[in-house]
Amino acid sequence: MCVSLSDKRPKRKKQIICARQAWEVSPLLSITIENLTFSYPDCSSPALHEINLTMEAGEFIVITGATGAGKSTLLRSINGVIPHFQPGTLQGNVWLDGATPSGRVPVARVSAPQLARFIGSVFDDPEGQIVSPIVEEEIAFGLENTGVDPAQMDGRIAKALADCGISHLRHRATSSLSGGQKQRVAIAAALALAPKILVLDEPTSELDPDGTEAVLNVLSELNKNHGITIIIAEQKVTLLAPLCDRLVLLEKGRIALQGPPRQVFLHPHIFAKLGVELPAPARLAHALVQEGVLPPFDSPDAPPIPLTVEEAFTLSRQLL
Ligand SMILES: Nc1ncnc2c1ncn2[C@@H]1O[C@H](COP(=O)(O)OP(=O)(O)OP(=O)(O)O)[C@@H](O)[C@H]1O
Repeated sequence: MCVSLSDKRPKRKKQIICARQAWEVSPLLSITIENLTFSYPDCSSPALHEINLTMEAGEFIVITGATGAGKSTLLRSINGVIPHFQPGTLQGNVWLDGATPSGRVPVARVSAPQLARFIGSVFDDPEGQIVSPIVEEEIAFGLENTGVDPAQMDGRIAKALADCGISHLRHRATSSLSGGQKQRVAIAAALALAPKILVLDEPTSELDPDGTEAVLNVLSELNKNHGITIIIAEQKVTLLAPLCDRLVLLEKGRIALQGPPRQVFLHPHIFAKLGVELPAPARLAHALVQEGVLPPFDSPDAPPIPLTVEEAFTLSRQLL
């Protein structure tokens, strides 16, 4: 049973905030992860170990690391899958700062439907997350489940589809869509709930280059023009590096390195040690330093590390 925070009954050990409760969530909703350790049942070592991380409102953050590093587990701790649906041993807290008028609340104390209203989730498999035969029904599904006023639904569906650049797909059968279109429908479905934060687990892993580009463009737009915080788990960061504010590199459930991409890419040996691919433009720049063509990156006259092929090209031309 759900218990509201204002409930006057004797205090329970854990109070869960209901979807019915009227909340004014701050547009500046941020996340503070404090000493988070999580172990799946019957696992000898934790999947996440003493994670401390702050994610500011409006940031675009990429969580990366080798397979099994804990990327998905970290996202599940943010969107409430842990602890609401995934059993295990959880220590520490994921705080939502600005989630209530009185301040912060831990994810574990917010009900899953309430969380879905301000943290949207998109997964890697566009097939697996779409449940409705028609696109607009898919978008309406989440609105109905979270008790959105039916009078608002039409407008919310239209806006979410427009924001994802897929208004023309509104009446299409979901089974007839390409992978990239399905993934944008999944993003629109999350977006219709007007989330402050979008959490995406390898959202382009099943997509071809065109679908990948379309999805990344949508995410960049949502972040820049609508101020939505984007948190993506992704093993390959080449395409995301130019879009994101911060990369968080995980190693066996711990944070190995974090910072703006140009700073993180100053440490190629850490990428090599963890088996995470350094993007080609950054690899080229390090090769040029090794060959003595460029000054070392810690010298005052060193150029910034290129993030894109275009930046690498410009840097190479300057050397000719
Ligand atoms: N449901 C589960 N039950 C038990 N162990 C799990 C479960 N899910 C993940 N793990 C384990 O937790 C650790 C972290 O897994 P997680 O899926 O978070 O890593 P990841 O970085 O997302 O990996 P990938 O890139 O392969 O998706 C791994 O050792 C994994 O085997």
